[in-house]
Amino acid sequence: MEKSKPYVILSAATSIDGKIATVTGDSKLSSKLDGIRLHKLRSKVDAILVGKNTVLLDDPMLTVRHTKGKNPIRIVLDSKGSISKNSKIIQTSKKIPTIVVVSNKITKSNLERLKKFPVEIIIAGKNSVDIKLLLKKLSYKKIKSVLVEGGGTTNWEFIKNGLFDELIITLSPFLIGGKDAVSLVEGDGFKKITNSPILRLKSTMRLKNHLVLNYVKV
Ligand SMILES: NC(=O)c1ccc[n+]([C@@H]2O[C@H](COP(=O)([O-])OP(=O)(O)OC[C@H]3O[C@@H](n4cnc5c(N)ncnc54)[C@H](O)[C@@H]3O)[C@@H](O)[C@H]2O)c1
Ligand SMILES: Nc1nc(=O)c(N)c(NC[C@H](O)[C@H](O)[C@H](O)COP(=O)(O)O)[nH]1
Repeated sequence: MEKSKPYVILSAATSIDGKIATVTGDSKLSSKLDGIRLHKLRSKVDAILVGKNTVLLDDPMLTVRHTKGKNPIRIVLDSKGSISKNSKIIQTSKKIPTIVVVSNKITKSNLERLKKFPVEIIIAGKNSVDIKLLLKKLSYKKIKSVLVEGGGTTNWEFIKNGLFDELIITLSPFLIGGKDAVSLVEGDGFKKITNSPILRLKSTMRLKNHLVLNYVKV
């Protein structure tokens, strides 16, 4: 029987104070060594997923470059279908399979615009993307593992309903501060610590001054 959801790994690099970017959106926290580790992980998963703001601010490629291996399918959460034609993801989507996930809120004109790009469009959810439904749809497509690479809003959407299996955090030797700087987990947050998913520390790895923490959800 097909599983109802792929194995989901949340991945991020944080400062010691739990930020994933500065208030201006500067997010380069990983070291070269950590980048190689991340790309090895990317090469082992079926898909890699980010939210629209991360595409807007980082303009990522989401490919495997610092090691040998296959590129995962790229998935962008983009309720209104507003991803820029000039983003690296769209510019390379002819060669690297890419899925843009929109909600029913998308306008007809935005949907028509998206259809012109060489991407697959998945519609899931009323206003914003319904993550549970999306994971079900990805399972039907035989996607068995998804690496979620943020940002904070996307992380919250997976965490609030317990829709993840593993969390890999690179604790980077920086202190960023700023109440408006993006944290590892954004959204409304839990009201009580007892509402938080319970995590078991599976392993730690020191990469010079960076510390990679690998947790599994109990
Ligand atoms: N250090 C790191 O590991 C790391 C990783 C990723 C991103 N970042 C940083 O995080 C910042 C962006 O984070 P963010 O929280 O603003 O945005 P995000 O990247 O999580 O994107 C959120 C947006 O995605 C779209 N979306 C649609 N459906 C959604 C759903 N169900 N759940 C969540 N999003 C949905 C919405 O437009 C939403 O506003 C950037 O500055 C980026 O550099 C850092
Ligand atoms: N592990 C990790 N360390 C970081 O320092 C950082 N900024 C990210 N951020 C994840 C986010 O998805 C980024 O946009 C991509 O890491 C950029 O991906 P590319 O190199 O362009 O493929 N992730």
